[in-house]
Amino acid sequence: MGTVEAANKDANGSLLEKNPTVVFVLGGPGSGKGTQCANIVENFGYTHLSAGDLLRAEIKSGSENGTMIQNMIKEGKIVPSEVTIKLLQKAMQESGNDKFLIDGFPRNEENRAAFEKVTGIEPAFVLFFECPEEEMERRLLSRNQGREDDNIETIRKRFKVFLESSLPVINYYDAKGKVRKIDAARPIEEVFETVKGIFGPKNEKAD
Ligand SMILES: Nc1ncnc2c1ncn2[C@@H]1O[C@H](COP(=O)(O)OP(=O)(O)O)[C@@H](O)[C@H]1O
Ligand SMILES: Nc1ccn([C@@H]2O[C@H](COP(=O)(O)OP(=O)(O)O)[C@@H](O)[C@H]2O)c(=O)n1
Repeated sequence: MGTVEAANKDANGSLLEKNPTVVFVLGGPGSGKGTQCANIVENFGYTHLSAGDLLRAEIKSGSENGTMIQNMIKEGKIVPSEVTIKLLQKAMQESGNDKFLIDGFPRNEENRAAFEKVTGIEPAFVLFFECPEEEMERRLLSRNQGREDDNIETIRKRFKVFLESSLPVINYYDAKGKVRKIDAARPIEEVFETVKGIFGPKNEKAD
């Protein structure tokens, strides 16, 4: 085994031995990633890991990175991969599952390349929720979760970061034939019907 591979194996321990299935869930802010992930978890037995939720929990935990993360989120900027990947790896280990929806990650090329290098994991496929900005803006302004970044000024910055940094990641996976694009501007139930078609009846949890 080469050195990089050996280091990855050490870092991931039993995780890599499980050869986990990872689906990246991407789309602009407010496109409905979290909403649809909750539905997928119920029906298909995945563990949902939201990079944004993990970062917000890290702020709340009083970690030494908390202030830096909080400032980046307020500005709609992308937190350094090192921080986010550590949180994702820990959550994957702790879940005990081997099927993951990784929501809101990778958000830029740095996120993507670092995750692949550190974990050695390639996504099975990438769900891309496509939604016009006007609709995403409406949804974010009425999300009512008390998020510091759901104000019009930060929302505009997040849209810019999405176009400039996150879309190239989606294009990267599209070139590999891994993107499953979904029209996310429709009602929640209709979007989920399309999502179900992608995960397929063979993957559905037996009751
Ligand atoms: N298809 C939809 N139609 C209308 N509102 C939606 C739809 N999907 C999600 N929402 C609402 O829009 C807001 C943003 O959705 P969320 O799942 O939090 O998006 P994301 O995780 O992509 O930021 C939430 O208030 C959610 O209830
Ligand atoms: N991979 C990630 C994901 C989120 N984030 C930060 O967390 C914020 C909120 O992300 P999120 O996925 O919870 O929410 P949405 O912007 O998709 O609605 C982003 O605007 C970034 O500041 C990050 O830095 N790196």
